[in-house]
Amino acid sequence: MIGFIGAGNMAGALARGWGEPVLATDSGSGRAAALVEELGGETLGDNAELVRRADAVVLGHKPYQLEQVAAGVGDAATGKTVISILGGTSIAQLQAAFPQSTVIRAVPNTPVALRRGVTCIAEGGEQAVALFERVGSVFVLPESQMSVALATTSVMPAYVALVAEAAIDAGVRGGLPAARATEMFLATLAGSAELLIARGGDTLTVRREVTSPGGSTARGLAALERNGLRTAFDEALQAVIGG
Ligand SMILES: NC(=O)C1=CN([C@@H]2O[C@H](COP(=O)(O)OP(=O)(O)OC[C@H]3O[C@@H](n4cnc5c(N)ncnc54)[C@H](O)[C@@H]3O)[C@@H](O)[C@H]2O)C=CC1
Ligand SMILES: O=C(O)[C@@H]1CCC=N1
Repeated sequence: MIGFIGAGNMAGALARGWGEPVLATDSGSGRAAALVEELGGETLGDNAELVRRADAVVLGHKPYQLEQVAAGVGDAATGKTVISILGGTSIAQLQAAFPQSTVIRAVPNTPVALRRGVTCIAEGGEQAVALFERVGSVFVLPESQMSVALATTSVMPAYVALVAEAAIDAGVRGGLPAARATEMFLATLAGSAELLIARGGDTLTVRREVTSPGGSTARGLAALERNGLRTAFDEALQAVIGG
């Protein structure tokens, strides 16, 4: 069984995507018990026991808790595979915390819960590729690219939710009922993503196919550019990787 130290949002999404019984701990929140209730397995009161009993361990707590968690696990981690999903935490930091373990650095996103996630794995962690492929697409990257990976994939469900909110609110201001605007936008979002994929990621072609010279789309795109859409994404990336 996979053991989850921390059974919060991201660990829970992975566990639901994998869809198998788990071993899980939390810090008293009750979320480990809720996850076990849903998927089967066992809640444990002690991270060392969890590590001893798990086939592989996923670190699903917050990054700043690494040293405290590793100290609690101690020698139980000897010879174990420890998969970290901790944002901004290097392989060197993980290896220092778990010197007797095989450590793997992975950056997933929450759509893994639906098996439509993206997980980036730092080079050296290839043994975890098959596991994460069960819950979506996997990209193996040099470790130097992992922060940018997090800033473009892990955070993206939240960005897309914000973009959706903004577009739906604009539709409501234009006179659409909110529920109808939501349904229409989400269908458009899904279809547009499929179209971009079908066009092999050729964003310019997709834009040109929609944009009549001097027409409505050209006016809308110009307004988005004037209001700093590209700068907003660029600054968001800098904000994320800057910590
Ligand atoms: N939420 C997301 O979309 C993503 C999160 N991550 C990473 O996943 C990790 C968890 O983030 P979230 O799930 O969002 O946070 P969360 O707050 O939902 O979950 C963290 C969990 O860790 C547990 N915990 C704290 N101390 C513990 C301890 N000593 N022993 C066992 N469990 C303990 C807490 O009870 C909590 O349930 C973070 O390191 C974050 O950087 C990475 C990619 C995406
Ligand atoms: O917000 C966070 O810190 C985490 C890391 C990426 C997504 N959620």
